[in-house]
Amino acid sequence: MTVDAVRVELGARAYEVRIGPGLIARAGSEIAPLLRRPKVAILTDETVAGLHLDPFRQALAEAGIASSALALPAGEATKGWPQFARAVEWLLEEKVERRDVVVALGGGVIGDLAGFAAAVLRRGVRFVQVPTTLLAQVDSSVGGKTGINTAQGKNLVGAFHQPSLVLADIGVLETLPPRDFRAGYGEVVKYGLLGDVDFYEWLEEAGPRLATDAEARQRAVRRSVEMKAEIVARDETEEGDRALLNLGHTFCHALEKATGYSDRLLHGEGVAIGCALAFELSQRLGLCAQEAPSRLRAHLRAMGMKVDLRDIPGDLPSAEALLALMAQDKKVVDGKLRFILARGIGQAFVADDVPGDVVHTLLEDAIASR
Ligand SMILES: NC(=O)c1ccc[n+]([C@@H]2O[C@H](COP(=O)([O-])OP(=O)(O)OC[C@H]3O[C@@H](n4cnc5c(N)ncnc54)[C@H](O)[C@@H]3O)[C@@H](O)[C@H]2O)c1
Ligand SMILES: O=C(O)C(=O)C[C@@H](O)[C@H](O)[C@H](O)COP(=O)(O)O
Ligand SMILES: [Zn+2]
Repeated sequence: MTVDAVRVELGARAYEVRIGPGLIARAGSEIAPLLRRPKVAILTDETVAGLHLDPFRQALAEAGIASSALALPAGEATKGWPQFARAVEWLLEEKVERRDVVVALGGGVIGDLAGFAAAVLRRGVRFVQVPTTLLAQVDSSVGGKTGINTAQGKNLVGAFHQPSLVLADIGVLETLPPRDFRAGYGEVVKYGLLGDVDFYEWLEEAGPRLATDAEARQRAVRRSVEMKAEIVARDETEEGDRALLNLGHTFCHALEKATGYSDRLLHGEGVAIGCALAFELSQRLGLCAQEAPSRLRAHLRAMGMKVDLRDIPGDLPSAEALLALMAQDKKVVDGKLRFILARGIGQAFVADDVPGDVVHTLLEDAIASR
């Protein structure tokens, strides 16, 4: 299998996303052209460090690149102020200079946190994403949204800071636990749902074998990245169409906050539930036929995904409380919620004028069915 390259066309800040097997083993030669001196600082998490840090550092050493590494605790709870401060302090102690490169080796938590650290360190240093989860390969490593969660909500503090290079080694996904693989699939299916019905139909057939079939997995990563790169290139800072990538996320982020950014609900699981709710909302508003949400739910179930609020263990707040959490969403304009809705599979659009009572009833019904 060969390595695919997708370019994110952002003028002077354009970069490549390289996707394929064996990229960790050749990380040294991939990263070396970016370096002014042969030294990098790596941010990773403890689980990834145990599995992939030594081979990664070895590959850098073979190209004459020295490295130091900080491994943070694994999991979403890391993506907050305390570990962010720790990472920034460590980079300063390591004397990372303005012209150096920080490497994010890990899933979306590490990529978002390390990218934000790179954005603010000495007012901005370059960084390279080496995504090790399906979710990070198809979504979080591309597009430059970086940041952390706060007590008020998800991703509320951050910066747009594009990586200089993304190395998505599809081989590292072999060690990913099945639950994290399925969570990543939530973002993969999002791409088909938001804008490519052919991709969605291919996923209905190929989805179940992505974990075991490397060729199909590479195709899924490549198509997702192509779609994200195209959207980001035309709307880097989400003035318009980039919001399509937020399909399912208004619901998802409120549910993640309500479950305390814990193992009760992973981000990608929340995306799948959020997409199902967004299609249900679209149907209730008369925008799409019942066939669309029914077909989506059947596919998510066939993939072993969480689909309904009843799939989230433990208590959930009321519909009113969830709506209040949604008010922190970054898409809110003049205090009004905006949603990504759909006229059918592959036909999403940004809606500004969604009646609050319909959303409220939808949430009440979803909670009542638990
Ligand atoms: N910036 C963006 O555009 C964007 C897009 C989507 C999601 N996100 C963010 O990404 C985060 C979720 O990312 P995630 O799902 O990758 O979670 P994660 O980073 O927590 O990784 C999931 C788990 O997998 C482990 N892991 C990582 N790689 C592994 C491997 N190869 N083998 C074995 N275990 C491995 C991690 O240690 C962790 O326990 C959320 O915070 C979400 O908000 C950001
Ligand atoms: O890249 C984007 O734009 C996205 O919306 C991708 C999402 O999958 C991702 O979860 C993102 O972090 C959400 O962005 P936010 O602005 O709603 O925090
Ligand atoms: Zn997401």
